[in-house]
Amino acid sequence: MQDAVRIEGVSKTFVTRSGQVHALADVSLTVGEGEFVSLIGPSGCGKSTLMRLVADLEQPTAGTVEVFGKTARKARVDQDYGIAFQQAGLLPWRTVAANIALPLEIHGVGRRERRSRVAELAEMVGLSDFADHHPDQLSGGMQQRVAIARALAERPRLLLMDEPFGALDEMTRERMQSELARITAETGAAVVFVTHSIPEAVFLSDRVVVMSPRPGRITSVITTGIGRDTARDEALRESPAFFEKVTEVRAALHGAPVRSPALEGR
Ligand SMILES: Nc1ncnc2c1ncn2[C@@H]1O[C@H](COP(=O)(O)OP(=O)(O)OP(=O)(O)O)[C@@H](O)[C@H]1O
Repeated sequence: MQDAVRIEGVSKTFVTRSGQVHALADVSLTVGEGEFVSLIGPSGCGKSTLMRLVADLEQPTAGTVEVFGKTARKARVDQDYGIAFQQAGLLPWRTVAANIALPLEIHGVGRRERRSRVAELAEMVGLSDFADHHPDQLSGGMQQRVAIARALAERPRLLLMDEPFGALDEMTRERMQSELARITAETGAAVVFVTHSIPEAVFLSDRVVVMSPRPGRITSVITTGIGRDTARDEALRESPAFFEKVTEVRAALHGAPVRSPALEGR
């Protein structure tokens, strides 16, 4: 089996007008094929930066990033993954179906194949009845589901998701989590998922990666055992095994060493 993502000894320093910002320091992380890994940590600890390095939207100052054994650049060019970020990023003038079809269109997939794939995806995210609607006719949760369908259009073996449910109310958010768990189980895609929510990270993940305040480092990696030992269903949210893991992640998060503000930016 080939790893989906391999990050080795990665550091990232931004040079700004007011000096250097050490966003990440010596981060190493491997995400296996089909594995769901969440990144959690205080605001500004470099979660989005790490994601952007994997997506080749930033270059590391030191270290290497590989996606399915390729450089991050090659994987981006080959479109080896789907991306869903906090803002759904839909094109307002296109219908739901046309938004989902966009990556297929760009890659020259024929009309007939496109149509059947879009129908399949719309059904997968429960939006078959809304295929002809425009984004402004949908709720935030529905828009996010369109974004997920679009990210899945080309059957990527990897999804990069940066706080995709951050803007949703709690009920919609839990529903979306269940749907994402079902979809990834169905497709076998690996996922790297950034969140601020401990229960969300525990519910979805095989492993939860806890990061320290800036410069971001990995301070703990917690294996949930969920999905393997327990199904990701509504009963899980009430189960002792779930609470146990939530407590473990919370302790790891709060136990992360806090740097004094005087050291910030060094
Ligand atoms: N392009 C940039 N130029 C300068 N500094 C940047 C740039 N991008 C990020 N940073 C800085 O790097 C640090 C990490 O930012 P990043 O957005 O990765 O954190 P995060 O953990 O995703 O935060 P949040 O949880 O608030 O979304 C922050 O101090 C941020 O200000």
